[in-house]
Amino acid sequence: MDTKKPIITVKNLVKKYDDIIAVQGLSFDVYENEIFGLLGPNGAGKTTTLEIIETLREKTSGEIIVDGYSVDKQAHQIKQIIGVQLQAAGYYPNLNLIELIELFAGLYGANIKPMEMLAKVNLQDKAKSKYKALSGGQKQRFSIATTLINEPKIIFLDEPTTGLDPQARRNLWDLIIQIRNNGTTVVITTHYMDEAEQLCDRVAFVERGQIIALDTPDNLIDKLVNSGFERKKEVKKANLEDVFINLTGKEWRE
Ligand SMILES: Nc1ncnc2c1ncn2[C@@H]1O[C@H](COP(=O)(O)OP(=O)(O)OP(=O)(O)O)[C@@H](O)[C@H]1O
Repeated sequence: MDTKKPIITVKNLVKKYDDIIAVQGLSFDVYENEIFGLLGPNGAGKTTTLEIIETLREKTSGEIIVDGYSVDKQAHQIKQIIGVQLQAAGYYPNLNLIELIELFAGLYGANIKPMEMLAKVNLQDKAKSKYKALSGGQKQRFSIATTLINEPKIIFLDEPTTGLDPQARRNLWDLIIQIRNNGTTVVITTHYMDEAEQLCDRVAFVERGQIIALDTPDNLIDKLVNSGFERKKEVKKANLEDVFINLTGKEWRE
């Protein structure tokens, strides 16, 4: 990361659902061209925060600026520069992958070559397949391809690797890193700490709608270690996931 220019600024974000306060005064910046992770337990307010930044959900109060645009007054401009994963229900069952990409490109008015989009996520071979015929990893890669159709400055990925096997997860990490290296800012939520450690330039821990820590994974780990923390058991040189990958290989499987 060369630059530390904020591309998203969230100030004192509050979201109330009737009597539940889901987000209680969150403030953070996401820097241009980083992979920023929102981590935290179920119900902490991560998805709510993402959806408000994506202009898909109303906030109760607070201020959000995305690439210079305010969510209050310039939601339309924000929608044009972001990429959001659709729920699977949005993929019309009778269309194949090429047709789905063409459909989304038409909706965005984007002039892209569908095969090139599929190649970006290594799904050229599945161009004529229907979405429901894809494996879990392929579905996630397709869904990430759809976020890239409008050549967005920022993409938002909500738990993109949940339910995937170790190879598929690692392949998806490579893809996400490649997207960041091509100049796109990535905001991601995950429950996997190994994933956050490998993938994210910085992470924010959200707990009960508040940020309780925000830094690079290395700094957060160093801070814990410097406070005297020690793991109970000696760290093994490999873990069971390493065994899995070593036995079954790293190549694209599905
Ligand atoms: N549409 C809604 N109506 C009412 N309450 C909601 C709604 N959406 C979320 N909530 C509540 O807001 C809180 C935060 O939910 P949110 O989905 O943002 O958390 P999360 O951190 O994304 O959780 P997870 O890790 O499980 O996805 C939870 O208490 C949830 O029950």
